[in-house]
Formats: sequence, C-alpha cells, structure tokens
Amino acid sequence: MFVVSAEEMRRVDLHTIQTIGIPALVLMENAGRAVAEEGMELFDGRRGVLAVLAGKGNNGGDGLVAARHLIEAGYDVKIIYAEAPESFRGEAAIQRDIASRLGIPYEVYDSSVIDWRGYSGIMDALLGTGSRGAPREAYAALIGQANLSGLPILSVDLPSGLDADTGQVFDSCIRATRTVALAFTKRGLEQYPGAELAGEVKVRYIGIPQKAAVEAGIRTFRIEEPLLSRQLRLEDYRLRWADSHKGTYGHVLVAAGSRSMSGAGLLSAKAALRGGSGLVTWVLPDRLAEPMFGQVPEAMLAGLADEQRGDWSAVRADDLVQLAVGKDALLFGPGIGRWAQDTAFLRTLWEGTDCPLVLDADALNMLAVAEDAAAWPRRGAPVVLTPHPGEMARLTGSTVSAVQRDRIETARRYAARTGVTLVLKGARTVIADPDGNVYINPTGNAGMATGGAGDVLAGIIASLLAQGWHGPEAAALGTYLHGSAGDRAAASRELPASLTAGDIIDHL
Ligand SMILES: NC(=O)C1=CN([C@@H]2O[C@H](COP(=O)(O)OP(=O)(O)OC[C@H]3O[C@@H](n4cnc5c(N)ncnc54)[C@H](OP(=O)(O)O)[C@@H]3O)[C@@H](O)[C@H]2O)[C@@H](O)CC1
Ligand SMILES: [K+]
Repeated sequence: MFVVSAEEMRRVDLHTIQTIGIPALVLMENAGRAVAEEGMELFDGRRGVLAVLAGKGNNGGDGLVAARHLIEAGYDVKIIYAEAPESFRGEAAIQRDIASRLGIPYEVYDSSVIDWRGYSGIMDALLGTGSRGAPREAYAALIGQANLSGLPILSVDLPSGLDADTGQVFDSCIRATRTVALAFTKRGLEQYPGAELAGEVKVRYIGIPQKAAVEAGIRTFRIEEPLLSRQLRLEDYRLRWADSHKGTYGHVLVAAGSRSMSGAGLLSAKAALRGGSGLVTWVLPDRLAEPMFGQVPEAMLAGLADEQRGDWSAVRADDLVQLAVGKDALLFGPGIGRWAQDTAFLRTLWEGTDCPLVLDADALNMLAVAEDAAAWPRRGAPVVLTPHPGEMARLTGSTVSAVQRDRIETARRYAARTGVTLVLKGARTVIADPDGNVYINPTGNAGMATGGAGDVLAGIIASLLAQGWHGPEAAALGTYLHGSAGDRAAASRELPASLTAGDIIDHL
C-alpha cells in the first residue's frame, strides 16, 4: 500500500485531475461521501449535533460535502467555519455556496470558549495536506477546544496540526478517534507520534487510480500481505517443498554473544532456526562456547581460539572468515561487546566473506566509528543493518531526536548513499533499500520493547537471507514476521508488558 508525503499527494492529485481528467469536484464529492460514511459508523446512535470544523482549503471542502451527506442520512449538523467563509477559494468556495443554499446551520468561530453541550461528535476538516507549519489562530484555538470537548473526533485526511510528512506534531494538534485517509495513507499517519494522534486510520478510495501513484513515482509502502506477495514476490514464503532437505534452506552463521550477554547469541541462534533456515551454527570465543553446549540442541556450536580470554578481543577475524566459507548468511553483532581494533575486525569480515551479512548492535557501533567506512568496497552480497535510533544517530553522526524527526528520509538517504538495506527499528520500523524504496512495518507492539527482541529480529533476517531472499525482501518480511509474532505473543498474555524476547520466538 502506498504511503505518500504532502508533495507526492499533490502530484498524484494533479496527475489525476489534469492528465487523467477526473474533475477535482468529483474527487471532493467522493472524499466527502467516504468521510460521511465513516462518520455514520463512528457517531452511530449518538444523540446531538455533529460539529463540522471547516478550514478554508480543500480539506474544509471535503468536510462541507460530508456535512451535506450526513444531513441526508438524518444527522443534525452544524458547520463551524475557522475563518470568514468569504475567504474560501476554489472547490471549497463551491461547497460553501452549496451548504449555504441548502441552509445548513453554521457559525464563524470567534475565538470564544465553545459550549459543547448538545454536541455528539466533531468532524475535523480544518487542515489537510496543504497545511504549512504550526496551525495559526483561530485554527489553533479551535483544535484546543475540540481536544478539550471529550467528544469523539473524526479527522479528514489528517489530524489538523500534524506534519503530513514526518508524523511530528505541532503545539496544537487534533487527537482523533479515527482518521479517514483519502486515497492513500500519509507518512505522518504511519510514524509516531502521528500514528497515535490519528487514532484508527481508515484509507478510503476516492476515485484516484493506483496507477496515478505508480506514475508519480511513489516509493514508500506500508507492509501488508498483498505487498509481500505481489510486489516483493514472497507468496511462497510459507511453503516448504516436499522434495527438499535441510541444505535447501540455507546455513546461517551466528557470531553473537559474550560473557555478560551470552543470551543475545542464544536468542539470535534460536530465531535463525525458527526463521526457517535449514542449519544454524552459533560461534563464540572458545572459553565461552563450552558452557553453551546443549543450550540450543538444534544448532551447531563452534568455538574460535581466544587465548583463553573468554571474549572476542583475541579472536582472529580471519578464523571467523574461514568459518563463514560455504555459509549462506552471517549475522555479526548481538551481545558481542566492543574491544580494541574491533573496527578492523569488522572490515575483515566485510571484505573477506562473500555471503549476505547482517550487522546488529555493537557491530553497528564499530561501523559508526570507522572513519573510512564510506571508502570500504561495496560488497557483492547484501548487507542489512538493524540499528535502533541511538545506533542510527551514531551511524549518521547526528542525534536521536534528529533521526526520529524524519525516520523515513533518514533511513532512505543512508541506504541510498551506502548501498545497504537499513532497518531503522522502533515503533513502525522503517526499512530502506539501496534503490530508494522504503517499507513501513505496521506489526508489533510496545510489549516488544524488551531486552533481546532486537537479537531475535537480526536472527530472523539472517535466516531469510540464508534461504535466498534479497536484502530488502528479507528485511521487510523478517520485520513483519517478527512484529506479527510479537502481536500473537502479546495476545497470549494478560499484559503486553510481561512479554519477553523468548515469547516472540515461541510465536514465530
Ligand atoms: N486536491 C484534490 O484534488 C483533493 C484534495 N483533497 C483534500 O484537500 C486537502 C488538501 O487541500 P489544500 O491543498 O487546499 O490544503 P488544506 O490542507 O485544506 O489547507 C490549506 C489552507 O489552509 C491554510 N493554511 C496553511 N497552513 C496553515 C496553518 N499552519 N494554519 C492555518 N491555515 C493554514 C492555507 O491558507 P494560506 O496559508 O495559503 O493563506 C490554505 O488555504 C487534502 O488534505 C484533502 O482533504 C480531497 O478533496 C481529494 C481531492
Ligand atoms: K483535518
């Protein structure tokens, strides 16, 4: 499913109206009709007047169309104009005139405190994709009043006061019960905090063909089953061929864990097995490998000479490179810690191995401090990086808040510049590929904010790479499956807070 920015939506609108020839008023009629239908469902059975808050742009125009259809369906409606209706232009002015000829009751907001008694719900048609910056007065005051009303709020296209491109919110922003996204969902509805302020998001068709989005070059998608099967051609990911053996499904080498974080390796190795790969070898420094015997009986365990230190500092990178020969994916990083010259260790793996590579946790910190990383040769096999926002900030030399301010473009730029597939974790994980495509994952829940969940994700992605999926496919599918497993795990517990990383593996 396409996810658009405000500018992309304008391009798609223009293409639909000017090139395809569907009149703007038809789109607005369809939009208002869809909004009214959502309103009938949301406000069903509530007694009282529906307040339609209308701004002077096309978002307000949609609201005025919806007001008309709600009245026909038997609702009491009152329009509250945010500005003098004389200031309305274009299609919104046409709708204003229709509302006036029909005698729909209205008032022009005068910045006073609204007495919401007698109202049953609010439709927010103040600002949409044409909004710029923080809502001005009297929009800001109306937004504040609506939020204080305690009434259910239906937002048209976007909660007014939300940045359509990033999901960041301005000082005044509607807290919606439901948002009707017109034609396509918007980036701001798919990233936090916008995703929370939007409430339940319903995407409604308004006559804009999917083709218009393809022609406008939209490269941001929400991950769903149809996207996985059609666009990423993953329809057979659930299948197992009858005439196959464990070698058919790839061999993952998991280099993860250290003395204080052996569990990270354990979780990654188990997740790689559950991810479907035929074989998993878990490798540790010699002294650490021994106590792990029998912990994951399905995986093979390998030890690397470590001069009896029991950590990675004395392990030779070349030994790990040797072990990776013939493997179908290498996961390096979970729980591995840091040591002197570890960046050189990473570079040896980067250049010396020829299988797909997943870098997670401290491996990302090693990469972040590699001054010449930009000059490292591009690998022939895919690289997938799985940073959380803190690691991403280190990789890009910026701050967590700068990363979070625009997760989609931060990820897209990094992946395009470096040629890797990037998985920027956090609620609504963003996956960016080297070709400029971005996939947003809707699955998962706050219960997954728990130690080890990232180790599980890295293990799943490595497992899918070993089974032959390309970097972006493995990352998108892996993130989706990880979140879905987390959702099933949360549903099986009384409280999502009690979820552990092991539960995610159990529900894969
Ligand atoms: N085009 C189409 O075919 C279709 C479009 N559709 C609908 O149109 C919406 C986009 O409409 P839009 O482009 O008219 O912008 P919209 O969001 O209504 O606001 C713009 C107005 O607000 C003003 N304004 C700006 N910033 C402001 C601020 N911070 N605080 C206060 N005011 C501010 C700005 O005024 P200005 O600053 O220019 O004086 C301008 O007048 C879209 O979300 C969807 O609902 C659907 O009907 C389907 C077909
Ligand atoms: K709105």
